[in-house]
Amino acid sequence: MTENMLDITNLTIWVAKKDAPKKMLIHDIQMTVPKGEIVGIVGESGSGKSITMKSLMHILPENVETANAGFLFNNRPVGPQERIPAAMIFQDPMTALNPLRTIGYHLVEVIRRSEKMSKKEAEQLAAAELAKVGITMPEKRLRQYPHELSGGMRQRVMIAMALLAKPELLIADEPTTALDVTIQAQILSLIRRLQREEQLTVILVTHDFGVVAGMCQSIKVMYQGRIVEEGTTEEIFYDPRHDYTKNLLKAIPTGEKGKRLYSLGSSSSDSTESDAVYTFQQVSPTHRYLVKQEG
Ligand SMILES: Nc1ncnc2c1ncn2[C@@H]1O[C@H](COP(=O)(O)OP(=O)(O)OP(=O)(O)O)[C@@H](O)[C@H]1O
Repeated sequence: MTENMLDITNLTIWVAKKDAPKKMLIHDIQMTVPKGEIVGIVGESGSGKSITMKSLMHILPENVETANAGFLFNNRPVGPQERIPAAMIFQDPMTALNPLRTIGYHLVEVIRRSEKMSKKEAEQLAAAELAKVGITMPEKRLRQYPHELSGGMRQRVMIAMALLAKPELLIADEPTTALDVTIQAQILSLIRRLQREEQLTVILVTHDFGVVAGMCQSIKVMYQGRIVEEGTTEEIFYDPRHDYTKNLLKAIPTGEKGKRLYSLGSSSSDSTESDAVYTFQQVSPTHRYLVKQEG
């Protein structure tokens, strides 16, 4: 039987608003992530993918609160502020890298946070990690500043930094969205290789179905703060049931970020919408989709 690395039950996330009722961003999500798999979370901009992932890492913005956010990591309950062995990489490495510090500084910082070693030893380890993620002339790169590297190279640096934290789970949030197609393919293939070599579990967050196709064993489709459909990659691609999934699939060749592809005619903040009752329709043991209850 497949073991789950992550088991999320009843995750609800609200944003507090000045002089206005709280707005629900995430509606009672349940999600499991099997150990050793690459799981895709797909949905257009604003569907709640990032905020769900940030809640796992306890890096939610201050104006946001969670309710009933109990989750299991390797079958063990995780405390409200407990850190799980997970690392997250983001769309834009520049936001995570200090432009005034060298690449080496960033990597050595991460290494020395968890291990006692000299600067020289840490630099050797950093160079080895850069080589592992496909960066040539790693010793030279250590002395360079973020702006001296290309976008793809910077994303490789972010992946190296993430790996230095020795995660069991890697959350990649739109890791290739800012990159051109060739580089995108290289970064995805790097993530796939590392997943195998390091026996990582990976959550790949994207708005683009084209990205998850060759990467993921299973897919969860998010829309307006809910998972509206989930299944194996084959089930989602060849037998989509929810209208939103069907529309996203139709849009694959363009997959334009931010483009509204489907609408229920109201946003997630609409009280009528949040009061509506949804239930899952099971298609197979692994495939289900959300249905709105009428009446
Ligand atoms: N700190 C915040 N305050 C208010 N609203 C927020 C905050 N963070 C996120 N939101 C809102 O929550 C919703 C989900 O945002 P989230 O960033 O998770 O979406 P996403 O699916 O990851 O999209 P993107 O790819 O654009 O990041 C959006 O409507 C967003 O405007």
